[in-house]
Amino acid sequence: MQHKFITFIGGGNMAQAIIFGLLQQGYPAHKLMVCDPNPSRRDIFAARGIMVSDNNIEAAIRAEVVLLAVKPQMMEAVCLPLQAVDFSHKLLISIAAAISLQRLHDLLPSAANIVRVMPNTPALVSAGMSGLFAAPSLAQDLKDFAEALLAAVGKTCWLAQESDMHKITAASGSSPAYFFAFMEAMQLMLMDSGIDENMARLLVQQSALGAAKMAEQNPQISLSLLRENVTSKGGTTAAALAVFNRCGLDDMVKQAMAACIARSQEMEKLF
Ligand SMILES: NC(=O)C1=CN([C@@H]2O[C@H](COP(=O)(O)OP(=O)(O)OC[C@H]3O[C@@H](n4cnc5c(N)ncnc54)[C@H](OP(=O)(O)O)[C@@H]3O)[C@@H](O)[C@H]2O)C=CC1
Ligand SMILES: O=C(O)[C@@H]1CCC=N1
Repeated sequence: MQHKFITFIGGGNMAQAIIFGLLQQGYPAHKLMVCDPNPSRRDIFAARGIMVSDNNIEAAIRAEVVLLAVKPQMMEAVCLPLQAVDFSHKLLISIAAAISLQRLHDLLPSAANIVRVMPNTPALVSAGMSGLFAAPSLAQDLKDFAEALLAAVGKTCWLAQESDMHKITAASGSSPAYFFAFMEAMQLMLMDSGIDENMARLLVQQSALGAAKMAEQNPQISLSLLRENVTSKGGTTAAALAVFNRCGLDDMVKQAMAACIARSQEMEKLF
């Protein structure tokens, strides 16, 4: 992939996951810059040979690609001073949840080339999942660059319509947290039953990893069949799954994802 000069505005959790993932894939540190007001955040990137700054305007001016990685509620305060920068020949990538293309155009009127991305933190270990959206008028080479950037740290998909970004947020951006919560609950139960914390974690994380790998490596087998293959009639798994069914797991997951989508839609109006 091309190695354009990228300035990240915001050096928090998600920026770190993408940047460290990119470094692992050989993206040159001297082509990356991170702007964050927090010195301890800047130190994390400087330690990896990445240029750091607390001056968003200067850092944006020197970039070919500016990647906005601040919280949605900070977006307006961050963008208004950036209006001093001419974005007309730069690629602007926003990973912020719920901030629409129209809102980005309003906040940075000189930005002609914008891609919205919804990534997730497994980018850190090259196992990210990102949804991308851009206006149909965006030049193909810029779309290709944005896709290659995220493809370097995981898998990607382009959305046909921007409104689907809310669903992508529920499906990938937020979803690692659902799986962590599930693993936490399993670990807790094991610890309550007397299993040592580290062993409980190993048992849970290795089983989660194995299940995800089996799903990935057997695309021709439905998730239902993968589940059934574990479930002996009248056996132990069936006993566990019966509890999930009784407690309404499907409905709970549906409600949780719907809440995520609703919050994203609400935040789109707020910020
Ligand atoms: N975390 C995730 O899993 C995902 C996050 N996202 C999106 O990524 C974006 C960032 O999220 P996340 O990394 O979790 O958030 P963080 O709070 O971890 O990171 C945001 C960073 O921006 C810094 N910041 C605050 N003000 C400025 C400023 N004026 N200029 C530059 N940097 C500033 C913050 O510093 P300080 O803390 O000192 O305020 C913080 O270090 C959000 O919009 C979120 O929706 C998308 C997908 C997944
Ligand atoms: O929780 C959030 O709002 C962000 C967006 C997706 C993941 N984290």
